[in-house]
Amino acid sequence: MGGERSVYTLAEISEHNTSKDCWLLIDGKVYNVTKFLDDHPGGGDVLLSSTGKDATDDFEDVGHSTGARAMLDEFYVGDIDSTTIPERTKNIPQTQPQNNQDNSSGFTVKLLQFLIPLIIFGFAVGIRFYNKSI
Ligand code: HEM
Repeated sequence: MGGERSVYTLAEISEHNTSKDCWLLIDGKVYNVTKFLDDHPGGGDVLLSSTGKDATDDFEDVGHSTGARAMLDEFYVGDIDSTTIPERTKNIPQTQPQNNQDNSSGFTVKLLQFLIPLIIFGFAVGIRFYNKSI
């Protein structure tokens, strides 16, 4: 090959964040996946949501096959300017409700799980004694 190696800053890479022009940063390498958006088995939207940041973790978390990894070469356009390498950011699904910060409801459930059978047992014994005494 021997073509020129382009080096891009994170800001430059981040500008390519649309369905008409989409670049990804994976393992310090820059990939132009615009033509792949429609063909990506995981959909174009996930690729677009990984633009403008280090998409390495997003790419790795999916457990892409070696076939998928081999495809990377096809889209390679250059490297990131190492002084602008961002922190890796993951696509973390927001499953944790923000307002559920105390653990007290979990404790109440456990307490009830313990107390309710005890109360039922207490009633049964009580009724038995009551029946005997009359
Ligand atoms: C240039 C980068 C990428 C290439 C060449 C690529 C290629 C592929 C290929 C070939 C598959 C099919 C399964 C496999 O062979 O592993 C796949 C699946 C998938 N990819 Fe990617 N991918 C890229 C980037 C990403 C990124 C950044 C994400 C996440 C944000 C992602 C999310 C997924 C998901 C969720 C699937 C699973 C789809 C399914 O099985 O329903 N991919 N990708």
